[in-house]
Amino acid sequence: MLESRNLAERIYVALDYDSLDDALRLVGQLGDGVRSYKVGMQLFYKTGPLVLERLHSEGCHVFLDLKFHDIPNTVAGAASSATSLGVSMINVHAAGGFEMMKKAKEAAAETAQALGIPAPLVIAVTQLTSTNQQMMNEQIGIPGSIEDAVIRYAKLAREAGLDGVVASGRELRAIREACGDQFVTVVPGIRPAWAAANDQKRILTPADALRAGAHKLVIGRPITHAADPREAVTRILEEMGELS
Ligand SMILES: O=C(O)c1cc(=O)[nH]c(=O)n1[C@@H]1O[C@H](COP(=O)(O)O)[C@@H](O)[C@H]1O
Repeated sequence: MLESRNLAERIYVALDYDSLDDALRLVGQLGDGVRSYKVGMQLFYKTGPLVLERLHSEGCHVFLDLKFHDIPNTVAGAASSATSLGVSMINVHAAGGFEMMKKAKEAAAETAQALGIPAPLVIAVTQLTSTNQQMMNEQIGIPGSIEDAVIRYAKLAREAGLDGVVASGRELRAIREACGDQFVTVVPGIRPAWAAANDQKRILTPADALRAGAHKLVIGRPITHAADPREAVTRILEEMGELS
């Protein structure tokens, strides 16, 4: 059976705040229970690297979620700059294509080597968990099933040398079949039965996502908007533990 500590290591709590104080207050509240955090655009564009320095000084791992999507040269530069901040994981949009992803991975590896620091995992966002089948087909104009689109993105990311993908829990089995067990899956759109879906469309409970083979879960509002965030983490870990 997985120990609770190991289960906690599989959660990235999304710090979607616009102030450093609010973010650090939550980190303080969660204490040793959670040591991995996701910093996204809202917080990073407000605080810059300061939030990363503060999280690293507390011994936390950081997934810097800036979802790069631009021409290969620009994304390579962004990946290099992000790597120099010492984060554990960065992401790009798979829709940016093979060359963009390959250059991002190479730039991260080269910069890490030059600085003598561990290279971050570089992963690709497939189809956002806030989209459903109809939105993808009719608004965005991608034909076919979401699963097929996600698998196409995942295979392209793997061919480009990336370490894994961000996807909803619903596509995990197909991703594993297409890309193997070692290809990292990072899964947002996590909603315990007691939490609101908000703007997420392709959701799974924490336990179901683990059962489907998720390596890491990204969880924001079910924890950050809970009346008692620490209790929310405990409930989620209990739910995750029940499947082992
Ligand atoms: O790349 C991501 O992290 C991401 C990809 C995706 O497809 N869906 C998604 O929700 N995310 C992020 O995961 C987090 C989910 O937050 P909650 O919906 O509050 O749990 C947010 O910070 C999103 O930016």
